[in-house]
Amino acid sequence: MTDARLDLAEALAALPAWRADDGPREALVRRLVFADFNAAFGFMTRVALLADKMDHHPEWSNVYNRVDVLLTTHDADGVTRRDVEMARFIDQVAEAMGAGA
Ligand SMILES: C[C@H](O)[C@H](O)[C@H]1CNC2=NC(N)=NC(=O)C2=N1
Repeated sequence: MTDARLDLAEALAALPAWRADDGPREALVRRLVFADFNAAFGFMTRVALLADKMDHHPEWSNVYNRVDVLLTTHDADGVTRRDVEMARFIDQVAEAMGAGA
């Protein structure tokens, strides 16, 4: 069953490092800046393992040391607890790897 869509403002209030995407979809976005490509790709590898386990995948792009992440749930047309869970994990990994914004 599809998770319920959460109120975006409420979800964002609990995730200070994230903001609402400017695009047409309700989505959480965060830019992360690492020391170098190696750290950025290491971060993506760790997140990819959880994404695979959760069957919930970030939309993201990487340029050298920068990773731009967008989280949304297609079936729910917005943000669900799965996006919030993923965002929290990303925050933990980013913190552990010394990422900036
Ligand atoms: C069929 C499969 O479970 C779905 O397409 C999943 C895969 N990964 C996903 N990832 C994200 N971020 N949102 C989704 O709605 C989504 N749906």
